[in-house]
Order: sequence, then structure tokens, then C-alpha cells
Amino acid sequence: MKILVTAATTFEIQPFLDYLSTKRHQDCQVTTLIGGIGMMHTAYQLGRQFAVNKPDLAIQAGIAGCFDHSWEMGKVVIIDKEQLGDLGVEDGVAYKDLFDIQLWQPDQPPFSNRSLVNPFEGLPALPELPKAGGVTINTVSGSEPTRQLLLNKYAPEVESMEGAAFHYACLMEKIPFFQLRSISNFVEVRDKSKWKIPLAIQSLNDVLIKYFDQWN
Ligand SMILES: O=C(O)c1cccc(C(=O)CC[C@H]2O[C@@H](n3cnc4c(=O)[nH]cnc43)[C@H](O)[C@@H]2O)c1
Repeated sequence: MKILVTAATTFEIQPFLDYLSTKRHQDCQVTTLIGGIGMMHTAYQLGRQFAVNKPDLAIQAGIAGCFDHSWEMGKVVIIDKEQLGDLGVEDGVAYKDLFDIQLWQPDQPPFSNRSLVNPFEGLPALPELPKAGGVTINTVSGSEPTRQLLLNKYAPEVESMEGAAFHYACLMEKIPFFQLRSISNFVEVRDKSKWKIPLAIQSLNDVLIKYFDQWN
């Protein structure tokens, strides 16, 4: 089985890369891809990778912000659907996305009801983790009006900068996939001193390593 593990930065999966360098899997061939931060880099790198080497399973792993202040930092979730949070037009004070202005149709493939939904089909196994909905943006949200806009419009639980591009590429290529996100911060008025990046990376990599430990 060919498995691709992708992340935006090396930093986010360094413990997993260290683990891979010491472990020989016989049942699976693991490829890693550092796709870069944001949707543009992620889409390009995944498209290029899938054109030459289509995996049987693709996993995206990364840190993310969450909207619910009752969540603990370092919580790891699997994203069950993604929405694009800032691809659209401003109309006075209103923000309208491409579905609102009918440039896209809600169920045009690979979208289902405006979302990039993971059908969780064809997967050999899935880590036992809570599921959560994601929104993907180009600019990390750092103000109350933006937080409220995204919550009202998309009701997301998690925000990242790459998730939708990953779901899109895998759905288009019909590659089984799952996206892991570990919470490093709340989506709120920006205060970088509160971010728990090392904690989020630790728990993310613990999950990844446990998942790969099941393979011979
Ligand atoms: O401003 C800085 O100094 C800084 C330093 C390290 C990382 C950052 C990021 O903004 C990380 C972006 C990166 O991590 C994901 N991420 C993490 N939290 C969020 C969030 O609240 N909203 C969106 N993306 C987030 C994202 O997927 C990027 O790959 C800044």
C-alpha cells in the first residue's frame, strides 16, 4: 500500500519524519510531501505528486485554529468536511462566496452542498478521533468581525490554510484520504503569545506515529 503524508511545513511533522527514518515498513511504502503554506502551494504540489505517483491513501497533517473556547490546545481531530472561507466578492458590507453569486453550483463535483466532504471510503483504517468541520482561508483570522462572519456563514469548528485544497485534490483524483488537525490556537483577536504550537505538534505526531505503528 502506497501512503502519502503531506504537511504545510517540515516543522509540523518533524517527529514523524524522525520516526520514519528509524522504522522499516514492509506492508506500506510511505512518501512525505511538504506542500507549503496555503492553498496555492498545496494544490500545486499535490497535483504534481498525484500525476506521477498516485497513492492508495493520502493523509494531511497540520496545526490549526479552533473556534470553540472549550476545546483544549493539542486536541487532534479528523476533518469531515471543508469549506472555502474567503473565495468570493465583497458587496458593500456583505461578503458573498462563489456559490452565493452563482458562479459555482452547490453540488458541482467535487462539492456536496457547497462543501468538500470526506466520504471516508476505501480507507484501510481511520484513527479513533473526533470529527470536525473545517474552513480554509488565505489569511489567518485575527479579528472578531472575521471570526463572526465565518461562524455565521460556515459554522466551522477548525480553521486552516490548506485543508480545502487537500480535500479538493483527493476528491478530484478519487484517492482515499483523511486530514488530521491539531489545535494550536483559538480563532480570535490575534495574540501569538497564546499559541501552543509545540504542544499541538507533539499530539499531532503522536497520532501519526500510532497510526503507522499498526503497519508491519
Ligand atoms: O505569525 C507568526 O509568527 C507565525 C509563526 C508560526 C506560524 C504562524 C501561522 O500562522 C501558522 C499558519 C499555519 O498553521 C496553520 N494554522 C494554525 N493556526 C491557524 C489558524 O488559526 N488559522 C488558520 N491556519 C492556522 C495553517 O494551516 C498554516 O499552515 C504564524
